[in-house]
Amino acid sequence: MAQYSRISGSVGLITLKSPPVNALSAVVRQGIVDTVEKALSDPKVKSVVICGQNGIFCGGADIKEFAGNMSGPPLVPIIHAIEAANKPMVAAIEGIALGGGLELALGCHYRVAHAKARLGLPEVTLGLLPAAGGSQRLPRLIGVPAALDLITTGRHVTAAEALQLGIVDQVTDHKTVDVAVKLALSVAGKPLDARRISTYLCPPLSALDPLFEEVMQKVRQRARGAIAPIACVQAVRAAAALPYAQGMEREKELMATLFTSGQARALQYSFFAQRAVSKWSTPSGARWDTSTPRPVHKVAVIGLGTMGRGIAVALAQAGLSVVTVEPQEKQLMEAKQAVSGMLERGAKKRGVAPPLNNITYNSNIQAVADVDLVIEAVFEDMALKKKVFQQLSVVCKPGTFLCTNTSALDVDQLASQTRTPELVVGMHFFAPANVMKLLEVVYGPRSSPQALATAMQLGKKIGKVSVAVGNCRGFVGNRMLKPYIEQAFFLLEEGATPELVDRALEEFGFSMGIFKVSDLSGLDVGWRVRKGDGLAEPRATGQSARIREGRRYSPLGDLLCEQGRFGQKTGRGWYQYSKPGGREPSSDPWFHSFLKEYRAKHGLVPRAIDHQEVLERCLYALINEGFRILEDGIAAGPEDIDVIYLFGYGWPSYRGGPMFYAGMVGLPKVLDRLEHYYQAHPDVPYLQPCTLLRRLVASGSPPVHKWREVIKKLHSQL
Ligand SMILES: CC/C=C\CC(=O)SCCNC(=O)CCNC(=O)[C@H](O)C(C)(C)COP(=O)(O)OP(=O)(O)OC[C@H]1O[C@@H](n2cnc3c(N)ncnc32)[C@H](O)[C@@H]1OP(=O)(O)O
Repeated sequence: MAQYSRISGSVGLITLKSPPVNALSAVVRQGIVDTVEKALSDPKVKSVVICGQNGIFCGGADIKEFAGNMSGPPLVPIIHAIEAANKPMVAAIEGIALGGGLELALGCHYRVAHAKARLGLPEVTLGLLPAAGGSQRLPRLIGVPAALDLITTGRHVTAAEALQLGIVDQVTDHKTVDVAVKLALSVAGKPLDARRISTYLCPPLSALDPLFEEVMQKVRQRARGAIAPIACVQAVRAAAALPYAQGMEREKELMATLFTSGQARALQYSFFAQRAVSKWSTPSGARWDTSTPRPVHKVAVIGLGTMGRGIAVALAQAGLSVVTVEPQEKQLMEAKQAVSGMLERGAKKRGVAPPLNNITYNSNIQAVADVDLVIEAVFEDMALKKKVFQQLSVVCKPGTFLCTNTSALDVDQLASQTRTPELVVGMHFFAPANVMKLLEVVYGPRSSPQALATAMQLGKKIGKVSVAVGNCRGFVGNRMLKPYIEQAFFLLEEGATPELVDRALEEFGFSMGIFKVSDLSGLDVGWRVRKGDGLAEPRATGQSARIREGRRYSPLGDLLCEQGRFGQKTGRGWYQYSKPGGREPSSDPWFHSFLKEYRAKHGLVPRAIDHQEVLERCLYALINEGFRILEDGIAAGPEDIDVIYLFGYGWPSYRGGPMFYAGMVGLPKVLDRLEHYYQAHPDVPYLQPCTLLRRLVASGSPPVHKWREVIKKLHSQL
């Protein structure tokens, strides 16, 4: 709703009231229509201030409404009426003015912002464009280049930057509404024509066409298949080229295409999925709202390899006190230098002082005696990690949470090395840990709700999107990756090339195909794991070389490793590079003839494989494992899996994550294709459709937000 009052004798005050962010729901829009009418028809009112309750101006359109039939008055005519008003309208911006919220403010004649406010047009992140006049007014106000930057990235700006750009007229440290009322009193009765942004021409620019071409090219590259950023450029171009009314028509037209697109649905799903994962629950009944985290001020990081360094940086940047331990003096000194460099570069980017003093460097594990929480990040070796946990159990003060950064190992085995298994959880960071947003927080069967809640809270504090997951080999992300990689290997055996597989995946929207990723992260990583599992041992030639434990196995990755081809670091892998450490992959004739010989040796007759088969085999196998994870209760819901893939594995955001994507493709189709491929490859268990997928299809393939009900039923029957 919107509340109306008259203050200081002649100022009408309209307050948006719709917690938590005063989104422009149908009720709020109707409230604005009613209160604006009241203010304009009251002869005692000479000017009007619009603000939001609880220190928040407005978070934009109510995103929840997009999924249903929109009702209530539309926003565009409301903003037109405000701009056309014959009394000065002043926006008092506290907290945030985002999307429709900023568009509402741009319809006002004046804007005052609190110094701590943030403003932006983030519609592009929801698969939309600012279609309440934002794409037409912003370039007229601040010029085409700055508007393009804000609208195509959706980034928020501070009040100071907004002032510098000319988005707001005034920034204040005092009570924003008081300052806005003062301004409203001072401008009452003054002419308004020059304050109506829709009447402006965009500030002139020479070479407008080349500018748009250059921007479009950049945006296309960055968007990798996303349609909203392209539409944003087209809308701003209309602002630059057309009169306002025609520009608005173009804005409407472009929005209509975006609004009904699958991409917008996916991005809006992902917005709510991100928020849903913070409301975690476990099969044993622990929940986010009944578990109290303990405050964490001092954290230890054990092991200063690549992961440990990134974790230490992320913690220090969030203002935590960090105690690092690396037993070898030489490695410790090298790490100190590297970490300091990372902190300095990060601080320079943010324009702050580097938090160098937040970190201490130690070679003795006794240094962690008084920390609140430890993150073990030593080499991925169970025996070594067990030893560290035994030591921690002795050294740490009672009550210290003990976390491991393992990416796949059994968290419960580590917990059993300590006297306090209830205080042990996994905190699986993704490399580079100071950059990547994802954190899998892994609870074992004995982890206490408080330990889980504390790790989740710490994740949030350091800016991570944290997802609580159960304990199993590879947890959620890496467990699903296994069938995906396996299919890619099989496709090579059957006739595909790394180039073909990668192209198909990149056209789907991944920034890098699986073989390029493998070269980047190092083929030896998977080789070590397979060797540990007793899989990667050289076998006899013939069929037995391609069967392990009764299932199909491809030794291709092992064979490359035996040749010392570890990927980028050795200059050779699935591709070749100009030198060891080179970054630019190019097709490798050696690999192609090796593959040819390999196929001949194993009696494999290559066949033509198209992009569709690559996508279906790789992605549906991954999705099938996602369903198994839900079936096993390792992830609480599809949102958890999707958020993990969006933030940790480069899944294209406009496809909403693998489980949402399965729903978009249609669960019956996914089931049908898996059945087809399983029939063709009965020695590949990952292709066998799992029970939950069958159950969902049998229940009429409900939309993704209804899957939890089917999962619950399935669990109750097991
Ligand atoms: C013609 C079309 C016109 C206009 C188009 C638009 O305006 S599209 C919408 C543009 N606005 C946005 O994209 C803002 C989205 N929201 C955010 O970025 C953040 O929520 C925000 C506002 C910066 C606040 O962040 P914070 O971390 O403080 O809180 P959180 O994100 O957890 O949000 C709190 C709850 O508010 C719900 N919510 C936020 N924004 C909206 C919204 N625009 N519509 C509906 N609901 C919104 C969010 O889901 C959280 O709900 P909860 O139930 O507590 O999980």
